[in-house]
Amino acid sequence: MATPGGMIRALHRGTLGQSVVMDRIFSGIQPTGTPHLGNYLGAIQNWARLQEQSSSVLYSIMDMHSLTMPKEPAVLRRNILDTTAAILACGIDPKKCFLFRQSLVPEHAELAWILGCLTNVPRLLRLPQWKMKCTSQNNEGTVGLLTYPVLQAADILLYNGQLSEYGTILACGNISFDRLKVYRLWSTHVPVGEDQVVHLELAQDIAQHFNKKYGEFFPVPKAILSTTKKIKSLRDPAVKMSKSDPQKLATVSVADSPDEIVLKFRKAVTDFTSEVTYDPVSRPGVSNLVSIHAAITGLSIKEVLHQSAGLDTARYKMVVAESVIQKFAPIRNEIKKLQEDKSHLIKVLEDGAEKAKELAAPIYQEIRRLVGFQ
Ligand SMILES: Nc1ncnc2c1ncn2[C@@H]1O[C@H](COP(=O)(O)OC(=O)[C@@H](N)Cc2c[nH]c3ccccc23)[C@@H](O)[C@H]1O
Repeated sequence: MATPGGMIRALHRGTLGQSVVMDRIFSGIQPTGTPHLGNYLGAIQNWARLQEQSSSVLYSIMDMHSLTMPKEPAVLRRNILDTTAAILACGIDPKKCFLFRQSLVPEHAELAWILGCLTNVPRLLRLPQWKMKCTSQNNEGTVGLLTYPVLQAADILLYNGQLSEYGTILACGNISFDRLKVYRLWSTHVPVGEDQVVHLELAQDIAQHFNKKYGEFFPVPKAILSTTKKIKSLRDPAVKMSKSDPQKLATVSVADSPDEIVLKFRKAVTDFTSEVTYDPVSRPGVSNLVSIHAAITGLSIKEVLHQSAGLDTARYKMVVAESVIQKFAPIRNEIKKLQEDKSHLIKVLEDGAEKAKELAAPIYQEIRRLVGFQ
């Protein structure tokens, strides 16, 4: 059922009474410059699909998160625009979603403070992200690095909540008709890769903790995972593909040239068996290539294996490289074009932020009231 505010999924009886449940999609990416193949297959490809299916969709360039790792201001500024150009070039359409820069909506930081006061430090100290990145900063991780997942919970929960009246319905009792208040409930679904699932679990726990303390308000947000939820490094299939990998051949960027893509796949670590099979546990390297091939071409693993029967891994690497080159060629050209029009990129992010603020404002007002600020 379509409404001006979104798509009604169901009528739901909660503690407040009858609610109209509307699904919303929210996700984000750190502005590290140009996204890589893991970002693309684990998240962005899903974002593009979801913007076609859902009527309330928000994607954010997470610039505040980016500050948790030291960065020059000029680099951050450039990365925000490069990431935006890449996201648009990958098919994210500001007419179908709100694409915005996180720091332009200050309610993210304000809500993070409130949620931080509900989160205990040992829970944050146990998160893998803290352990890993703190080690890389000589065990001198900052408060921002530690509380980053709380900010992520705020990002998600700011667009997720039970609002006051949506309207009334006529309900039929045993002997009479009654007018019942109906509430509007935004339920957020978050398309992410596997590495973000622990952060989503924290957001779920914080939502439940808030509801216990202040009354039922946040529906529990849910993750949406793609089939390629974890693309591995091309140099070490035991770890995920990551922008910060010091091995330059480990990560394929959506803006890489055909030559760079061929080189990276040619050097991809596999094993001593030349046949192409799919067995992620005992043959992680070649299985990673098969996953990439299937996700890029839209074929199933079975179809991909059928097509590559008889090829040895060296030749198969070039087949996969070619499929990635084909997919990324138009994206690469579009990135270059978009990067030339900085004012357009800035405007997209500002317009998106205005619209995101409108959605966040009533939810944040209600949160302020619930915690006693009003
Ligand atoms: N190798 C990989 N294989 C599969 N998927 C991968 C791979 N590497 C990255 N991803 C996914 O890409 C998205 C953006 O990654 P970030 O590291 O910027 O993603 C991050 O650093 C987040 N903390 C940004 C964020 C901040 N607030 C949010 C609220 C909702 C969702 C996301 C966010 C993510 O979906 C990530 O899972």
